[in-house]
Order: sequence, then structure tokens, then C-alpha cells
Amino acid sequence: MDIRELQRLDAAHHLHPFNDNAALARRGTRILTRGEGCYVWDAEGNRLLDAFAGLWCVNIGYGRRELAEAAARQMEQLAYYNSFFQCTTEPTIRLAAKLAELAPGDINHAFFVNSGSEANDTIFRLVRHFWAVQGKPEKKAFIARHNGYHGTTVAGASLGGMKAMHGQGGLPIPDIHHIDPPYWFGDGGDMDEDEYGLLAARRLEDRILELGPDRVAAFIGEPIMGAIGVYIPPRTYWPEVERICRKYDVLLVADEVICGFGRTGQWFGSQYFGFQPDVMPVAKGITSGYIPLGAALFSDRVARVLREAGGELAHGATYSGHPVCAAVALENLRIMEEERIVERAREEIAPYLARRWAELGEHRLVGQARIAGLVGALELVPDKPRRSFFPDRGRVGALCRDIALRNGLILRATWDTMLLSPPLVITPGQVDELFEKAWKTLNETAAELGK
Ligand SMILES: Cc1ncc(COP(=O)(O)O)c(CNc2cccc(C(=O)O)c2)c1O
Repeated sequence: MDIRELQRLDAAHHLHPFNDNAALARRGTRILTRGEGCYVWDAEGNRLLDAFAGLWCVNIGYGRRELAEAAARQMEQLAYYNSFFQCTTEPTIRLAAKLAELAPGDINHAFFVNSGSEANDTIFRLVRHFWAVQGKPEKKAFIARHNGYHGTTVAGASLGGMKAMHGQGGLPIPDIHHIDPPYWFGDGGDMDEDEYGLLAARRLEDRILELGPDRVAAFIGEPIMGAIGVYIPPRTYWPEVERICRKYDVLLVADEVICGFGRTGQWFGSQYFGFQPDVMPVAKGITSGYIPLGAALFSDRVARVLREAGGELAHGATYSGHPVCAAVALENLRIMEEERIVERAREEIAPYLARRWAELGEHRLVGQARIAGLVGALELVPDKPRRSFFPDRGRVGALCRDIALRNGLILRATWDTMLLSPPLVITPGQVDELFEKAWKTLNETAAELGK
């Protein structure tokens, strides 16, 4: 492999997602070549501990041959057929049944797509259809959170609260409203966290009353807000959100694209926080990132209306329920169940990871270390113990991420918050390696800042 030639071709022909492509062309792309367990290798032979599981998604770790073999078997037998025209395939059916078994409460129905973004676009359309066929076409507004992330499609990016995304493409589309998120570190002041959780949840009730309950179709939120910086809400937040949604008959959509399939140590984030959604988009961990797959999961109530009163659903994609993707997802979930990956993550790894993560919180550069199961954040601050931010937010985070890479560790940086989301199969020894590399990285970052 001629790395320079590949980088030249990349700069000439490949537009990267969420990148300044001109700067990247000047800097050169890191080319990843292999993955095994919790490690990935780049083309220059660097072995990196991937404490971010690709992009929140490689839950069972890299290199599980069983998934490749499941894909090959299905490809050889039936590489593709669709679920249109009264047809479908066996793995698609079995995956829908497996998801009904794993999902909480009466979430028993799956509409398959190719990504989390498409799952949220599906939810946006079918939730509106759910109310319209019941004679409530005006009940079509969605409420979401500023700085939330729900994907990159028109509806997904509009449901998201990222202003930079809204600025590209003239978003949000009409009838999508945003409230402030539960970010205690940033705006909780001296308030007790439990008290702050209730206050943050009641922002939803205020907005429902402002819009009129008869106009509000649904509220969508990530159990833990991932991309913006792992905002872990106080334990009082979600039960209060659920109470408010039930009070005004607003559907509750839990965006489980990151939290789903074991990330918090429970199968789903709603179980970690103790609430029951009506609708759940899922993706990422459903196949551990080995092949693209997303799904919109619906409760009995919603599915019954869509089935019985909805007539023909005028919605679907070529690859909705793709048999190879379904076969890989089934193998992924089989491994997760048979090896008790979620339970072991909760019982054995999460407690140890929490202890070591809290030790990183002792560092002079860290204003808060927060974690829930196997997803966490370190807030880098200029003058601990004050909860404040660096003036040029994002520069220190980018510096810290680059130093981590130099030390053989992958962490994500959002602004000046370092994010953790390792494969669920990380071992105690690898947690120690993560700690050592992260501590060294924080020291070197502080030194570069003259701290
Ligand atoms: C909560 C949530 N919902 C929907 C999506 C969209 O899924 P797809 O990407 O499969 O369409 C996501 C995706 N999450 C995501 C995607 C890209 C980058 C980052 C980051 O943290 O930098 C996070 C997500 O985190």
C-alpha cells in the first residue's frame, strides 16, 4: 500500500463527512487497515486502543469472524431480496422477532432502514401519519433539544439541535421545536442535580403548553446526549419527561442509536433511566457497525394504528430489511446474548471503568468526569474546580485528541470534552491501559497549555 498515493487519491476524489475537507487534504488522512478486539491499526502500523468503538458502534469488538461468515452464508444463498410486493426474507422476519424480544415493554414492531438518520426520518413521517389517520392531522409538531443529534437527513438534522447543521441546507423544517437540554455541568449553577433534572424536564411541559397539546405529536430525545458531549441527565429527568408526555398524550421517542444494545450496561438507555418509550430509533450497536442497519421500533399502540388504519404505508427503502444486514445483526445479537456481553459489561467492567474514569477526574485539567455504564466524558477546564470553559472552545479538545492518538489511544473530542465509548468487551487490563494513556495525554496537554 502506497500511503501517499492513497492520500492523494483521497484528497482528489473523496468528500469526507463532518470534515473540513480542504484542511484534511493538506494534512492527509489516517487510513485504518485492521481491527481486532478493542484495537485498530493504521496504514503506518500504529496500534490504537479504540476507546470510541469506531463511532460509538463496535460493541462486540473488531474481528469477530462469525459475523463475516454469517454475511457470506447469506450472500451465497440469497444476496438480496426486498420486503415490497408482499415479499420478505427469513432473516428479516427473525430479526424483527428478536428485536421485539429484546426491546423494552410493548415495543414489538420494526420498520427497517439503513441508518439511524433514516430511522428518525421514518419516525418523523409515520408518527405524523399515526395522528393524521386518527383524525388529528394538526397534531404534527415535534419537540427536541438544542444540541441533540438525530442524524443528517433533512428531518434527522432538523430534529437535531446542532446550529451548524441547520445552517447548511436551510433547516430546521417547519414544526420542529427545540428546548434546552439537561446539561447540569454547563447550566446547572449551584442547583442540586435532582432538582435541576426536574427543572430541565419541565421545559418540555412549558413548550407543549405554549404550542398547544393538540398540536404536539411527539418529543424525541437521546437517553444520554452523545455527540454533543455525553450529557448524562439527572435520574429525575426522564421519569418526569415520561409523566409529562403521558399527561398531554405526546408520543415519547427515545433515540437509542448510541445507547441501544448495551452501551449503558442495560440493553437500552430507557431501561437505565427507568422510562418506557413509545417509539425507538436504533442503529450502530445492532450490527456492532459491521454492516449498515437501522430500524424504527414502535409500540403495540402505534403499530396497531399504522397497520389497521394506516392503509398502505407509502414509505420504504430498497434495502429496508436487507437479508445480509439482518443476518449479520442476528449473529451479532446471538453473540451478545450467548456471551452475556451486556450483563458482563454491567456487572464486571462498568464498575471498574467508573473507578478509573473517576481517577482521571482528579487531574488538574478535568472539571468533571461523568460516566454511565460504558459511555463517559471528561470536561477539560482552565481553572478547576470552577465549572468554566476555555475561551476558544474546541481548541484544547482537538489538541488533547491528537496527543491521545500520539499515545496510541482514540478518544472523541466535542468542544473541550473528551468522550469515551469503548467496545463492551474491553477487559480490565485494557481499562488500565486506557487510564495510563489518558493520564499521560492529560499531562502532555496541560504541559502544552503551560499548565
Ligand atoms: C443519537 C443518534 N441518532 C441518530 C444518529 C444518526 O445515525 P446514522 O449516522 O447511522 O445516520 C446518530 C449518529 N451518531 C453520530 C453520527 C456521526 C458522528 C457522530 C459523532 O459523535 O461525531 C455521531 C446518533 O448518535
